[in-house]
Amino acid sequence: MNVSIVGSGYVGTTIAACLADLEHDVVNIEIDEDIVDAINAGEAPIHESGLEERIAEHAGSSLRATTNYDEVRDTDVTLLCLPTPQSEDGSLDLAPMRAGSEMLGDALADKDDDHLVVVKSTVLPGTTEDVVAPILEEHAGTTIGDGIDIAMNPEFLRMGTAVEDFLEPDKVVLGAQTDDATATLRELYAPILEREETNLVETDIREAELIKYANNAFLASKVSLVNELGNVAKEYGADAYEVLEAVGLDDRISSRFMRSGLGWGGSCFPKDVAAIRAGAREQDYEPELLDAVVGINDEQPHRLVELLAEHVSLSGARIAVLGLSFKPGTDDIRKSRALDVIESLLERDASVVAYDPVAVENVREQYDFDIEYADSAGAALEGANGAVVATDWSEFDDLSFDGMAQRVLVDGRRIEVAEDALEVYEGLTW
Ligand SMILES: NC(=O)c1ccc[n+]([C@@H]2O[C@H](COP(=O)([O-])OP(=O)(O)OC[C@H]3O[C@@H](n4cnc5c(N)ncnc54)[C@H](O)[C@@H]3O)[C@@H](O)[C@H]2O)c1
Ligand SMILES: O=c1ccn([C@@H]2O[C@H](COP(=O)(O)OP(=O)(O)O[C@H]3O[C@H](CO)[C@@H](O)[C@H](O)[C@H]3O)[C@@H](O)[C@H]2O)c(=O)[nH]1
Repeated sequence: MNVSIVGSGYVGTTIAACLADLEHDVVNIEIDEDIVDAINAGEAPIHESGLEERIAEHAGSSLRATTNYDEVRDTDVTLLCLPTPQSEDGSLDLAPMRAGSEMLGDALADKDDDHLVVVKSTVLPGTTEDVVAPILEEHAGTTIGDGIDIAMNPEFLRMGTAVEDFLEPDKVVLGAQTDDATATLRELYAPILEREETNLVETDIREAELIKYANNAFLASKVSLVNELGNVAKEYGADAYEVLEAVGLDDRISSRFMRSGLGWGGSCFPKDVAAIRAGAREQDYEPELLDAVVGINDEQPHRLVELLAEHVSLSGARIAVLGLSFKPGTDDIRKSRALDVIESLLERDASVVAYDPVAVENVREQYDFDIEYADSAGAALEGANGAVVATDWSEFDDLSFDGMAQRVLVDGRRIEVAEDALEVYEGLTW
């Protein structure tokens, strides 16, 4: 199929490369020329396992990128992978969705044959039908059902394992109003749907939109619950990991998403939980549990710094922060817990030296922290009076602490540590 993807960020780029892999002909429509140039040069604009080689293989043949929306006319289906950020008040900011839908509608005004527009971005119930569809109708000069059809197909991939998650998902959710739209999406995802492990959910648009938020709200709540239990375990001098490993043996609970520590960050959980809370309030429902889920999450970085302060006098101390990305396997630093840890350390007049295998450049560009950056974990630890682990990169397993001035490590992520090599080793929840 000929597929256009509007927005070529973490999701749009990954999906484009994967759909090219599935033998579709794909064009990315993106306003950032650097991203367009990177894809056309066969390079990945982001760090994601398995992406670089796929882009290198398909660029110039079945995968290309452009800033020109007119190219959507040569495609059968457009996937909207535009950002849906959080406004200052926590609500969903639909400005990029509106702008992209306007440009897409303008381009489709001159298209003769049928076209399916699929919202893949995470949007609150009603957005596809009440916001995107009317804009498309106005700008394309037609009505939905008359040449243009619309569907909602949320995406569940995770950063760090995005390619694998997209190609081997637990489920594919198709929200559509017509059989034609569903049939087109089934064809688009045929090789993925043929897998025995892929569950296919066909539903209405509104349910598809809400499934995505419910999914993320559930997972974020699970991690916050695990963190609350972890904090309680720490007070009792018990190891939360041992406790929750046993709890996870109950099929109804499952052992996944049971890692307690610094909490959840990233581009999705924080903004999606904020959006569903704001949306619920708009519907006159007080989401008290989700409020608490965020409250617990916000506290974890401070708890980590407090724990460190029990062993190191922070003012003037040199503190190594290991890990900057919001999770391992990605250079994405959006709402990374490491950033809260750094802010909290700086507030207490510590001198921070940070290291991350891939995310240093992003932090340098986006934050003007008065901190040092090291080229390796070993270099960050050299001369440090204390260290914290903010991201569980596997290269932090079995670190050497020989160069530290004070061998104190507070671990927010439960890495593999030779505790004997340290004077003090404290886990945040164990
Ligand atoms: N990142 C994830 O892990 C993930 C997973 C599932 C779903 N989602 C959802 O997918 C959507 C996209 O997320 P993302 O992380 O890829 O965002 P992103 O910010 O990384 O990428 C969005 C891209 O869209 C481009 N863009 C903005 N306005 C545009 C326009 N008018 N026309 C063309 N391009 C435009 C931006 O330049 C950017 O490259 C969001 O709704 C997000 O919630 C994200
Ligand atoms: O047991 C756990 C699991 C995760 N996390 C943290 O939770 C955050 C999110 O992790 P993860 O869900 O693996 O990464 P994301 O890429 O943010 O993926 C989530 O958000 C995406 C965007 O909506 C969805 O598509 C995915 O299904 C959903 O898992 C990270 O900070 C992790 O460190 C924990 O603290 N403990």
